[in-house]
Amino acid sequence: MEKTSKIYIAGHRGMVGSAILRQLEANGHTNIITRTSSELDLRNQEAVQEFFETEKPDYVFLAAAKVGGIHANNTFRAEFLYDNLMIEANIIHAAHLSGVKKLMFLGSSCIYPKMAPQPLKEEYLLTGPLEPTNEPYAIAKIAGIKLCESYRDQYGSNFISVMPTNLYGYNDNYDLQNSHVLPALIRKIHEAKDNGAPTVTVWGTGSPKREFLFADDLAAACVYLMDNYDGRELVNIGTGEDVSIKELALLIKDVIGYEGELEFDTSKPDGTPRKLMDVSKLHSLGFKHKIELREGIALAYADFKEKYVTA
Ligand SMILES: NC(=O)C1=CN([C@@H]2O[C@H](COP(=O)(O)OP(=O)(O)OC[C@H]3O[C@@H](n4cnc5c(N)ncnc54)[C@H](OP(=O)(O)O)[C@@H]3O)[C@@H](O)[C@H]2O)C=CC1
Ligand SMILES: C[C@H]1O[C@H](OP(=O)(O)OP(=O)(O)OC[C@H]2O[C@@H](n3cnc4c(=O)[nH]c(N)nc43)[C@H](O)[C@@H]2O)[C@@H](O)[C@@H](O)C1=O
Repeated sequence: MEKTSKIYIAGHRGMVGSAILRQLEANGHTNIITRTSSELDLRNQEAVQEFFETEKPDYVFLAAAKVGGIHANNTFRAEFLYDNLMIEANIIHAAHLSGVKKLMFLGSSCIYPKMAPQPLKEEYLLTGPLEPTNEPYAIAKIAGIKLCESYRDQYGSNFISVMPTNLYGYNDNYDLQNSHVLPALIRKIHEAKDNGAPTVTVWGTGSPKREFLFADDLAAACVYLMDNYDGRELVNIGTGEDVSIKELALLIKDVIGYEGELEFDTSKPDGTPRKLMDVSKLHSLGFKHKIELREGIALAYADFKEKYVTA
């Protein structure tokens, strides 16, 4: 990407989109276009095509989506399938029609089969049944991958797909019902410490394992791959290490300095037992993450306090 290339970030206000915006601006890019969902509802095909015909971006980061944790995915199943199918189909088709030079689609590690061997290699896609709690979202993401592959096959489009692991960082979602585990535990443990509550409830058994990548590391990987990868195959983006939910909760408890106890609500689903990604392809392409989990939790906690905690 040239410094003056016209770059569209779909979802620029989100945790990932805002990190990609920060990364591009830090790299000296000056021609970045953005739209909020109220300015441009990406589920509206006509509006999306009009936007692309008018703006004609050279590069597109497709980071807009209906996103949430295990409870949100399992509750709003139709929205997670419909919104994400419409957003990706509209953007990918409009990018083709308007002659976009290159597009990056963001999938997710939940596209891989529930019981696939670990660590998950890119070629394990579609080799087994998915995790039921987020199957609609995963199907939409797999469709996005297949759209990029098919437009490349039929039209020669340079559309690439990357598969981020579980993410956290600045501008995360701290809604206790719809967020992912890491921000939810930061908020719950902070509030328990603040209120002097003796216990904090953790959903599930605490035994599932998850891999967590700081969103600014993901953004750096996305910008790097937009400049250095033109392949048809998926690229997993992660740290290559995972922790159990219980270990995560104890780590957050330690960072925040909460003395109370953790209790596990096994009426809540565990979801996928493990989804550690094989990141050897990412490393062979020349990228490795920088921010380790404890440091990242401290950064995310500082952001949470700055944004959500009144002095
Ligand atoms: N968070 C995570 O743990 C992971 C996320 N990902 C993927 O990364 C990408 C970004 O996720 P994340 O940043 O966490 O998500 P956020 O929820 O933080 O941001 C999503 C963005 O999508 C935009 N958006 C949603 N629906 C519409 C719509 N109908 N029209 C226009 N814009 C819309 C929102 O725009 P606005 O703010 O203007 O409403 C928002 O900025 C997604 O593709 C997600 O699937 C992958 C793996 C893990
Ligand atoms: C990125 C990925 O994220 C989603 O998958 P997930 O990783 O299962 O989502 P999660 O972060 O919400 O949960 C991880 C684990 O953590 C446990 N857990 C404990 N306590 C809380 C808690 O308080 N909140 C939440 N949300 N989970 C909790 C929870 O029970 C589960 O065992 C996909 O839907 C999909 O969006 C996707 O691709």
